[in-house]
Amino acid sequence: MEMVPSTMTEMWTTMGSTIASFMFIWAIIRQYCPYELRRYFEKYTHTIMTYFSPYIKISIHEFTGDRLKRSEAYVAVEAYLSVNSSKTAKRLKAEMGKDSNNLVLSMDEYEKVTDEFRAAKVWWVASKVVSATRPMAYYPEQEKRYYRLTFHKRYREMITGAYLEHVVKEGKEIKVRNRQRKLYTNSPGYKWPSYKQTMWSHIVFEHPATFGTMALEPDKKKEIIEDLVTFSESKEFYARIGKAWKRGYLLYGPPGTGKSTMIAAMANLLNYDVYDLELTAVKDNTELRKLLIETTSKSIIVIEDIDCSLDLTGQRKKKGGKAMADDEKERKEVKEESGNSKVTLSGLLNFIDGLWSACGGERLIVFTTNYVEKLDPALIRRGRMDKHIELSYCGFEGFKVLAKNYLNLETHPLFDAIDGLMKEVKITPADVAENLMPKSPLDDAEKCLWSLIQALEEAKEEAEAEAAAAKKVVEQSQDGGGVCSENCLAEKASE
Ligand SMILES: Nc1ncnc2c1ncn2[C@@H]1O[C@H](COP(=O)(O)OP(=O)(O)OP(=O)(O)O)[C@@H](O)[C@H]1O
Repeated sequence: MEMVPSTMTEMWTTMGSTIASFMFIWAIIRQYCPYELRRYFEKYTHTIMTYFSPYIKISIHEFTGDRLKRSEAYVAVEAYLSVNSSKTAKRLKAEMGKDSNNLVLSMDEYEKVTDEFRAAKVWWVASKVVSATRPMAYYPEQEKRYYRLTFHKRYREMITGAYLEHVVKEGKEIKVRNRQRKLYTNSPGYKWPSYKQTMWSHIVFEHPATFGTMALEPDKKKEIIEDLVTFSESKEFYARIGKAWKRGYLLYGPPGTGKSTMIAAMANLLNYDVYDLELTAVKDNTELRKLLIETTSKSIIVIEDIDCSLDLTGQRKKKGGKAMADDEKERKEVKEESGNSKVTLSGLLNFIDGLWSACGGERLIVFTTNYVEKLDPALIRRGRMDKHIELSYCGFEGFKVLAKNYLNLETHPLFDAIDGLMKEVKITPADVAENLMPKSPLDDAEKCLWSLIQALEEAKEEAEAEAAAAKKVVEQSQDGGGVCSENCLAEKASE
């Protein structure tokens, strides 16, 4: 039956005037009803509605309490939903994933997705609160992101127990699978960050070094790999003995023996991030602690050339005359290099094993140095630097690894000559590698091996000449009847 036009008009008029009256009354209430009374009214309306609603809501915020670190639960939920939401959500965000060749999807803001667990249905919403207050005028608005989980109250026990446990566990696993490993650095002159910015800047970590490609004696290599793997699998052990889950490595040896290469190999073996800490750019101990708090677990914190970073020299034997002057000069240079940094030895010791160092867990702290004897014994004692690894000159076994890497050679008639020369002269793996590198497309393996033999022979001649000069100095000093100290002999020989 067709509706009479006048009835329709009447209906619209009635509805219009009802809405207008309602808005008028609401405007009057807003104007004359005190703010406290309104808030009271809203609060109780909300409580009454919640009381009758059969649904429970749980919020998981990105930053909690201290605001220094993203909440682990939030990060895990984000990862969990990145996989589960990509099947159902209509609005997704895409980010570059592991190895820069796949995109990782996650649900966009205000998007809602449904999940099912043991026949119970739950809903997740990604949301945020934008606060108008800013800590400083030039800082952006603060956005507080959170996920809200909604479910029926009859599943309360199962969802707050088994389901959330399942979400966090799976989320963490997804995070490890998808994460691009990163190389972080604390850049010098970095401005003091707001609470959301981090003190570290990073790039994707793509160093190809592995223990397989490292020139190292096989036994030593095996021992280091076993030590690292045991550490990474010892979460329960560390918890049981009441120790923070971290381990210190001191890598020492002459330049070019593979200290940096080994750090990359460690990171690749354990799938850890690397934090390359430039100590000279750290203003003071407080800043050092903040940097530490911002590091994540499954990471290696590296301080390279620790002897040059700070004036951390230990107690030295009393030296006289020139040696003392040299020491002073060296300390001055170190101070100049470390700029305005006020990080102290005790600050650094605190960094390694103070209370804050326990946050995060599953971390390696690696120091490298060319001069282990210069370091304060307190800094490198066992318990702080648990494992001391000496990286030294290249032996024949190491050479064979490099020959396989660079020339794809496992054996060659020239190997014997190289073996013989390597027993007589010291050469670093970096120098061996440099000689084995083809210099032009026409260079074949044999030419590279000859280049190495030539370098070894030159080094041998140099060593012989130095030894002859030293011998001459000794003879001269004996003829002259003078007593010459070890330092004085070395000086004269180098002259
Ligand atoms: N043990 C090694 N195995 C394989 N390659 C090596 C090794 N040692 C050095 N190299 C090669 O030499 C180069 C320099 O090595 P690396 O930077 O690791 O030495 P380092 O000991 O850290 O030196 P420095 O003390 O000067 O920082 C590397 O790029 C690598 O190619």
